[in-house]
Amino acid sequence: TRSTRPQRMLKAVQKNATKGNPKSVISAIDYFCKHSEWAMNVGDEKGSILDSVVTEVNPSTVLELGTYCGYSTVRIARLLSPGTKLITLEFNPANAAVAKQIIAYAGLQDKVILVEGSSGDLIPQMKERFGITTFDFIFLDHWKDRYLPDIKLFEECGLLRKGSVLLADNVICPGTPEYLEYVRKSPRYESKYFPAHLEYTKVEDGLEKSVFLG
Ligand SMILES: O=C(NCc1cccc(CNc2ccc3[nH]ncc3c2)c1)c1cc(-c2ccc(F)cc2)cc(O)c1O
Ligand SMILES: [Mg+2]
Repeated sequence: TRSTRPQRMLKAVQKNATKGNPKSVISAIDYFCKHSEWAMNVGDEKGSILDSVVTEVNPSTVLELGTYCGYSTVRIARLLSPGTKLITLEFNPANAAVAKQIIAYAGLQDKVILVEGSSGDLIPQMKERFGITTFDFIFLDHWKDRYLPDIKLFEECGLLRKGSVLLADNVICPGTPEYLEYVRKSPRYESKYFPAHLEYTKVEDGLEKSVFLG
């Protein structure tokens, strides 16, 4: 049967990247998406903004919602201090299987805990399953209609502390209007928009960085 796009992306990584070299894995995926097939990775332009926020926060506890093929997982994990792990949630088992292999090819498997399941089910389990008290950094890149219910879930589960940073992808395209309205209107968040473009295109998109004020 015909391969899937994530499987073809994995093949491109295995062919063009150097094992154990995260930068080469990132470049191989970006090349594949620019010259072979578009895919919904955060991409190089928004990825550079992601890098700068992760570097600024230098988080000890990290959660990613929406692993897909592991591109942003690799971008984040390569910047974490030794001993720090990131938890990434992926609903689609086929995506998770490819992501696991791409993360391992980058040599970052010891810095990543990939969990299969949905944010709505797993967020309430973070404390008991992973011994998390609060998250320093959260990257939202999953189903766009889940951003708002999930930020409310983080509040209800006491998973945010003064200074916790949430960075949301695709707030313009496909768009997350209810989430944007919430974080920009709420007195409990300090929000900032980083303009960019939809990965590998000229279409307007951007990232919203929201700091929880406690
Ligand atoms: O929709 C998007 N991404 C989310 C997504 C999408 C599909 C499957 C999953 C399955 N993974 C999943 C689901 C639910 C979950 N709950 N907890 C974890 C978890 C994990 C996730 C997206 C779309 C576009 C886009 C497409 C087309 C176009 F024209 C313009 C833009 C660009 C992006 O950058 C995007 O990020
Ligand atoms: Mg995205």
